[in-house]
Amino acid sequence: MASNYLYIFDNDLRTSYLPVLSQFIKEINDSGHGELQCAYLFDPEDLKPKNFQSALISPAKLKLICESLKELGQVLANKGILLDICIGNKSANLGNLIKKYNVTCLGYSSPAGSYESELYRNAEIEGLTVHNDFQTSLFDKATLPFAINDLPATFTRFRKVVEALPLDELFTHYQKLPELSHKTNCAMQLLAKFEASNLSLNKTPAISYALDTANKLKIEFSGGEGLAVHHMNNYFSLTSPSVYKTTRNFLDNWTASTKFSVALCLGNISPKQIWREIVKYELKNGGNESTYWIKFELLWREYFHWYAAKYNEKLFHFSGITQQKPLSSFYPERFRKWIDGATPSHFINAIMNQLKTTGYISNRARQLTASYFVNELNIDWRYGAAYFQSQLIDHDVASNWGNWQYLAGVGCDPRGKRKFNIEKQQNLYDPNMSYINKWISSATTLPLDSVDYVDWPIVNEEP
Ligand SMILES: Cc1cc2nc3c(=O)[nH]c(=O)nc-3n(C[C@H](O)[C@H](O)[C@H](O)COP(=O)(O)OP(=O)(O)OC[C@H]3O[C@@H](n4cnc5c(N)ncnc54)[C@H](O)[C@@H]3O)c2cc1C
Repeated sequence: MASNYLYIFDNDLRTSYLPVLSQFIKEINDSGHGELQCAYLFDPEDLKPKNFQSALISPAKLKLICESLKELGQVLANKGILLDICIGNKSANLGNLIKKYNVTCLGYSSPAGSYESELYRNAEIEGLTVHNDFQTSLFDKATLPFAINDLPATFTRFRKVVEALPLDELFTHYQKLPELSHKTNCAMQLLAKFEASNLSLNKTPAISYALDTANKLKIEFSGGEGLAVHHMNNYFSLTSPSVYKTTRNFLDNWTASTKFSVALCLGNISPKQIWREIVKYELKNGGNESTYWIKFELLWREYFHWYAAKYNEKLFHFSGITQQKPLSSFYPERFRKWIDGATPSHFINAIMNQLKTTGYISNRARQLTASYFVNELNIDWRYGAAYFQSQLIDHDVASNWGNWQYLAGVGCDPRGKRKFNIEKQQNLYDPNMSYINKWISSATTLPLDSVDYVDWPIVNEEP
């Protein structure tokens, strides 16, 4: 009996470095028969505020997803493969697709987050042959040197284990998607079907509203595999990788850091592709501490990926992966002032304004505003993480929630809570206040609280 294959795209919106989809094509080519469909599932409910008062996805990230899908659908149609975009409840849509295409083999990239994995736990996929693997990380099932539950307790221990392996060899094999040897569908018809499903995406009111909102922002990134590869090649044609370690903490400078996080979270590129380019750059220009440090940061991303896969729901627990609840609470007024850039700190306000306006802030800016949230505002860290999730153009569940836990002292940091001295950091990274002046928030800077701890109004005693 011929097999009917269904591949679900998610945060792997590209056509190279996709072993699961490549395997499906190989099986069809080897057997000489079988049908292949691809789909992308999107639930507009994810645009509405949910847990901790925040949405699961930002309008800015949605815009980049739409751009990525547009390119992907066209490239796949030319390869004889349909990309069907399904809007609505993901579990129901997956069930419908399985019936519609009489699917016998289901494939997808294994998600690290527990919410994302739920889809495949809930969907009625019994009786199907399921093929999945980790396609958004450096390691996959076959190369990961330990069982997920044996992930080392700290990043340093993890790094030492993996750096003992021949990483440059492991991650540098180029993986191109094979061509279907017998194309049963005409590219033009597939393109027309894809365009129709893409149109329904844009016509969904919640989605078009979010896209309108995104168009009003100052987004410096675009989605799509082609542009992502172009950006990566361009970065490695500069001298920036050789000074990365000395510039990566700058607050607002395009080439100071790689800006790969956006393409990585959409899956427009695989971290393996980046690793491969670093190795090529090192061979050509010589490696140094900075080129090593890009790999070092990719290993942080990798660590948080497996950390999310290991700890599942604990990624969102108040006490994180520790047994101890932090001594913080939820203060709605402080939370609102942090979001609006109306705290007593101009520096923090500027960061929050940049985040709201562009969907992107540097790593140091993320650390500072998260530290302020946890240490000065004393708010439950999960509200901060959820707000980042609803705004960041590069939101990645493992990196975001893992970093927040780390800063809040409930994650993988053996040293406990991290507190940055905001004034000192401002003097270090914005001594002439150019960043503050650029991103200064229009909101009025206000005292943190308008009532005291017994709910009495705090009177401003100044004349
Ligand atoms: C509170 C907080 C929340 C964060 N949320 C996210 C998020 O949602 N998505 C996300 O991709 N990164 C997140 N990060 C990590 C980091 O800030 C961003 O990856 C980085 O700023 C993106 O810019 P870049 O690509 O130029 O990074 P570069 O400095 O050029 O780093 C290269 C790559 O290494 C990885 N990387 C760098 N730093 C980290 C880190 N601390 N943790 C994990 N991976 C890292 C990223 O994939 C990045 O693209 C967060 C950090 C903090 C402190």
